[in-house]
Amino acid sequence: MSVPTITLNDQTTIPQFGVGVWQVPADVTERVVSEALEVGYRHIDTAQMYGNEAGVGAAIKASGLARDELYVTTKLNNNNHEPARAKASLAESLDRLGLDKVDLFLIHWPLPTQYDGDYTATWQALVELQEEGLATSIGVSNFQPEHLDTIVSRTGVVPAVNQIEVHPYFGNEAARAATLTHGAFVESWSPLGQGGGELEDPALVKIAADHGKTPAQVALRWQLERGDIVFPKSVRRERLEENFAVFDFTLTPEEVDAISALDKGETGRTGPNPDTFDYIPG
Ligand SMILES: NC(=O)C1=CN([C@@H]2O[C@H](COP(=O)(O)OP(=O)(O)OC[C@H]3O[C@@H](n4cnc5c(N)ncnc54)[C@H](OP(=O)(O)O)[C@@H]3O)[C@@H](O)[C@H]2O)C=CC1
Ligand SMILES: O=C(O)C(=O)[C@@H](O)[C@H](O)C(=O)CO
Repeated sequence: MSVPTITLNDQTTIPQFGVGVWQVPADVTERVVSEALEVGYRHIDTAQMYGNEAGVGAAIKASGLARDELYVTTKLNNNNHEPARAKASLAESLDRLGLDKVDLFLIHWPLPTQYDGDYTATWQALVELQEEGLATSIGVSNFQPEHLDTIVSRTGVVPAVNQIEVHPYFGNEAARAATLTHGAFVESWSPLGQGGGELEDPALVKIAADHGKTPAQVALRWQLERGDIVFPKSVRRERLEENFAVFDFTLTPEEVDAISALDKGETGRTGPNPDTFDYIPG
């Protein structure tokens, strides 16, 4: 089983599949990421907000893997948007991760900021961080179509990715379409719908039974076949293994369409709506 790579709009490559570590407690992160690396994962999605970058760094160090075998993403916290702070915060992240550069640095949320600026100034700071070699690729997260239009029209720089909520009950199709239209890739967050009831949806259960797979594996496979980048989270080794075992089967176009049709629109969201989310850490 091998994980496909995708070539981004900056001509760098990213493994299409990885592991996410939101809500992985700091004191178990090294164990979880170490187990993921043992299973075969090479792409790790963390964030300043998650408070577990140091655990990710410890697992990377303990793995003995060469740096170019790994793909590490972190994200700018909502209280770090001011450009000088954004730059200082990436230096702090690199220190916690034990790395000289991240592979991908994202603006986590398109928030109004605590300083007299906006997320376009923040985006320009990320452009400079990429030019300085501290982030190989740069992108955004939770950007709605109008947020994407704003940064692209004002800076001329298209993000490599837009990381947005996507799972069978929430296709997020407008944001997804805008991302692809700009020439960026979609990274699907909460690809399992946070492990909720949709994994018991009869359509998913039937398709899974037809393939001898689990509903979670089918949900992940659906996203891979739609071309998105995916990183489910689990703190359990058996689920890390289950989620990784999605490269030995394919869905038919009809099955992909049937899963896409499960979209419940806004009622399918599990996380905050970027139009109203305004959390700034204290
Ligand atoms: N940019 C953003 O704003 C956001 C980014 N993300 C990123 O996306 C990643 C994934 O999203 P996340 O919200 O964690 O949720 P996921 O959709 O990956 O679901 C994780 C939940 O599902 C459970 N689970 C994992 N595997 C299985 C399985 N095979 N069968 C049944 N249940 C399972 C987990 O429990 P257990 O751990 O007990 O196995 C956990 O409760 C995050 O970790 C983070 O990296 C997420 C949210 C927002
Ligand atoms: O996981 C993330 O990346 C998030 O941004 C979420 O934690 C988000 O902040 C949230 O769901 C808050 O309830």
